Amino acid sequence: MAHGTALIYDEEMTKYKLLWVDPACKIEVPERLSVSYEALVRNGLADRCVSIPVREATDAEILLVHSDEYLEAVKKTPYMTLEDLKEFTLQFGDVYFHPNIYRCAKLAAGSALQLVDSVMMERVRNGMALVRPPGHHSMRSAASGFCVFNNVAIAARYAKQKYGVKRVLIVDWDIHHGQGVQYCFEDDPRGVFGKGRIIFGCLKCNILVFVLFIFNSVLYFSWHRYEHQKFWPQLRESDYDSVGKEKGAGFNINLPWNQVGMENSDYLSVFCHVLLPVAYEFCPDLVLVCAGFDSAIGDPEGEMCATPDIFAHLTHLLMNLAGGRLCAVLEGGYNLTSLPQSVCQTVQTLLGDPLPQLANLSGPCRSALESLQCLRSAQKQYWGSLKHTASPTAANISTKRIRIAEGEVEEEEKTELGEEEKNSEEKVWHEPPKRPCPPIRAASVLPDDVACPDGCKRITKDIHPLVVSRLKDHLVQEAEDGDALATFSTLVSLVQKMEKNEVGSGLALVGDVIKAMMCVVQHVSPDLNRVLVVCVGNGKIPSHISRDGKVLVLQISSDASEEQQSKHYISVCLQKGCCNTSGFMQAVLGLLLPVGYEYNPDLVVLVRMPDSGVCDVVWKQLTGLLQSFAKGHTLVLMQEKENSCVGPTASILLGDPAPPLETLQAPDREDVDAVERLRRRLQADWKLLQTTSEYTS
Ligand SMILES: NCCCNCCCCCC(O)(O)C(F)(F)F
Ligand SMILES: [Zn+2]
Repeated sequence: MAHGTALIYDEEMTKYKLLWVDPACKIEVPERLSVSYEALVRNGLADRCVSIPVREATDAEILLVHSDEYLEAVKKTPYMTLEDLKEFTLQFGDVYFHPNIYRCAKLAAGSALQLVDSVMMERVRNGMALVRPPGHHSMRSAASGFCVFNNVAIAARYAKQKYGVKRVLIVDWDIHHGQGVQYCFEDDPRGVFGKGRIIFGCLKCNILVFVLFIFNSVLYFSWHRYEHQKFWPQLRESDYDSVGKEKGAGFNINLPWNQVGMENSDYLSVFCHVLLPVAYEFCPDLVLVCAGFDSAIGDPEGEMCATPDIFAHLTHLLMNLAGGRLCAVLEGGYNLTSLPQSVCQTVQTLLGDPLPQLANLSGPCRSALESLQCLRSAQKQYWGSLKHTASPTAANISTKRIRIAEGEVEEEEKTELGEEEKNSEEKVWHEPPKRPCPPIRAASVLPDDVACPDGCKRITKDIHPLVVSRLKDHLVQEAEDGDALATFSTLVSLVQKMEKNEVGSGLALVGDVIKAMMCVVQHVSPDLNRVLVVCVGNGKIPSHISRDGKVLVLQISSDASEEQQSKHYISVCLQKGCCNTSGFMQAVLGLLLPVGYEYNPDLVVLVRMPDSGVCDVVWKQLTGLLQSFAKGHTLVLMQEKENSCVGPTASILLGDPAPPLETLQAPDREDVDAVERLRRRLQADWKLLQTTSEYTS
């Protein structure tokens, strides 16, 4: 199991800048890189990383993506006069050259390759490359948007060629569309090793089996400011209906933001309702992130309102894929305050530190919902997890780009703010919270004959008089059973340690998981405002538990609970129960994550019901994803005889990545319908469950 986070940076990449007047390029300054690195040093994060040296990408590596003539032309720029450089620059858009930019562009691409090597050779688990110039706009034979070589596209091709990586997921959270990446892979997979769509027609039983074989492929996901094609680079092919070409169809996913001011809720909605379901189905072997931070609040280019701590969560959600193999490569980011904060949030998550709580998430805004719905319906034919998406009716989808093009609507004068007006609207946001690591990362309460996993701290059972007296009047029948009392009072004291952040998370083997859960829930201290209880498997949870909203119960099982559902008592019934991986993951990603984020609990209690049937990898994925909430304070309760689950659960609580699920088959129709029905019903209560705009007022 690889450990450690690589950090790749070299001050050489700060040694080029704009040498003439060009308003379009003046934001791309060397300080972007130096303030980011200095923040990592100042916050003690650089020292915790494995420092990997930069290197120059070779010609052969650059030629994985770029043409020979382009490379030869760029090679001449170090010897150009200022006039020649200006002249050379004119053939491209919104980019500038400098005598030292070729060297820096080779270092930037080489840094991405060093990162891929470190992760694929398992010298580290994941890592980040702080580079300049960025890459995602540069094309086969053209520089564009401050980019010279396409660092991440080269890294993807390199990983496939050198390590035989089959499936690479590229997530581009920069606020601009990485058209260079899209062009590079849009007809990927190439040639015979395509995403073979093999249709078996069995005439006799007239059953068409539509089997999607995903061999070798690169899946590119990008969200980007678009404003109905009004925002740079103003490309028609940046819209949601660019899904990839021929065999590459379904492997290009564009989420256009048609308004500015998008917030954390909008970003999380897109992750939960599009990116993560597709990414789990795709089952990548490696995740590359075009980590641009101009999508953060305060950035003059993005003009969005998502706060730097959102990147802690976006990173964590992606770390549960590909066995944690994640390479983040810096792209954009122009606000010299939110950029370093966002970089620190990202690196701190890569290092495994507890996540910050995201406060007052509401639902996605109407514009985001329209984009979300358009994208889901454009992609549903390619992805089982999206198959049952409602098709947008013209009524609730203003594909304004088309209507503008058809002259249907007068495009309102775009209130283009001049540079000075933009800056006059200074955005302010809270400094991201400290994310201290608790002295005990994971604690366990186990029967004496069960070994405590390495790294875990055993809490010896003892009777806490104060706690017992409070317990007694609740659990009368246990009063005589000393061992149960000891267990329960130890659990309550364990939760108290979590509240004080002395302990991160805990796991316990108990005689009766439901009683133990009830006891914990009833005895958490009053300043624990909200407890999320996730129950996996069949079993009766007393519904009075979720009384005043202080407790939210979400149960995933195979028996339709006769209990009436309520806002705080949600039971998901899967036909095949919890052993059906794709149905289970559909419920986790499309229901549990959005509701969990909106509820924002201070404690998570994960209950593995007896004979839940849930398989190990799914259990580990769920345990890993639940670390998103409550600063990682998760208490896992399992039945005494489930000793074999102790080790795997502990490894996740200690920060090990969950192993990748196999390529998910399309979820069963009934399960998707069940989740969809429940989502539709609950979205009135939980706004983050919305995926279509007809429900917004
Ligand atoms: N108001 C100035 C107009 C600027 N138009 C060009 C924007 C380029 C964005 C580059 C980037 O941020 O996407 C990268 F990640 F590549 F650096
Ligand atoms: Zn950008």
